[in-house]
Amino acid sequence: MDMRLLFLLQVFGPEADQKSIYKNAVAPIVNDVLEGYNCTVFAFGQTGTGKTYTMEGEMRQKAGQLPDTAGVIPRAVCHIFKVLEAQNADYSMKVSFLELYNEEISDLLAVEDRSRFAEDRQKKPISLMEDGKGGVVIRGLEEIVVYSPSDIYSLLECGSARRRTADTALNKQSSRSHTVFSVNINVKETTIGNEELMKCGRLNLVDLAGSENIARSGATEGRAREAGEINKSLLTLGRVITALVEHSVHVPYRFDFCRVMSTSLFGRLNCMVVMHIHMKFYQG
Ligand SMILES: Nc1ncnc2c1ncn2[C@@H]1O[C@H](COP(=O)(O)OP(=O)(O)OP(=O)(O)O)[C@@H](O)[C@H]1O
Repeated sequence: MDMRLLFLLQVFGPEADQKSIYKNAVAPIVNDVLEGYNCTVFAFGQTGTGKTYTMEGEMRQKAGQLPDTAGVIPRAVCHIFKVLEAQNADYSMKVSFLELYNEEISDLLAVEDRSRFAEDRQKKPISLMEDGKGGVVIRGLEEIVVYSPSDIYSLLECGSARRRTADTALNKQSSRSHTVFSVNINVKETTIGNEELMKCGRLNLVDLAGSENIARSGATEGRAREAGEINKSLLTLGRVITALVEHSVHVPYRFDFCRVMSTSLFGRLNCMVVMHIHMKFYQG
């Protein structure tokens, strides 16, 4: 794996708004994606600290402008289209959106079952297959071609609405699954010698479920088991990242969760940003 290891610690205080977090922590890696690199941004932290708010925030444009509360994903999408349009680039773009819940993967953008009532519809399950080269591929994940930021915002809103959430003691709308929203960008370029070159970049935006102190959250039975699974998967992900960074011989890909991460996030990864959201600073 060719991963650039650049350790850069940035700390944002309670006054930091969505714009400054995007500009300082994420915009530079979006520029790398536009140059053909594969980059991943994780939002990691305790339940209720603002991961989904930081990643998604508000998405709807008002008078062609993103609202101040727009998070990393809408800002990245807007940034990507702005740069490509300004360069008059010959490009194509595809997005996918997957959810990992209790070791089960589903596609948040594909609905196979066309039942009349939304609550009866099933998410399309997808599976992991060995690729014969020691890696795994995600089989059945839809990649949807998009032509404008609003195409992406609509898909994102639809997909987010289908994510598993629950009302817990620590967050009224707590995400109970991990999600990976990916944007694949192909840009065709012609070199001075008239050779055609394709720059293929990929941006993975990961909103992890929150770690949870079960005693504090008051979760019982199914909800407590679910919180236990979330904590276990986050612990394993931390170990996997440490093993990859330290080039360990053994990488503990124990769960499907980490195998998905390894294929879609770490495979050919060039840059990774982990946003660790520590504390609930905002009012309310
Ligand atoms: N910086 C902020 N300013 C204002 N409100 C915020 C901010 N961050 C989070 N919130 C609000 O706090 C609540 C919890 O945030 P959010 O759902 O993003 O947390 P989370 O870390 O994703 O939690 P979980 O892990 O349980 O899903 C939401 O109502 C969200 O709108």
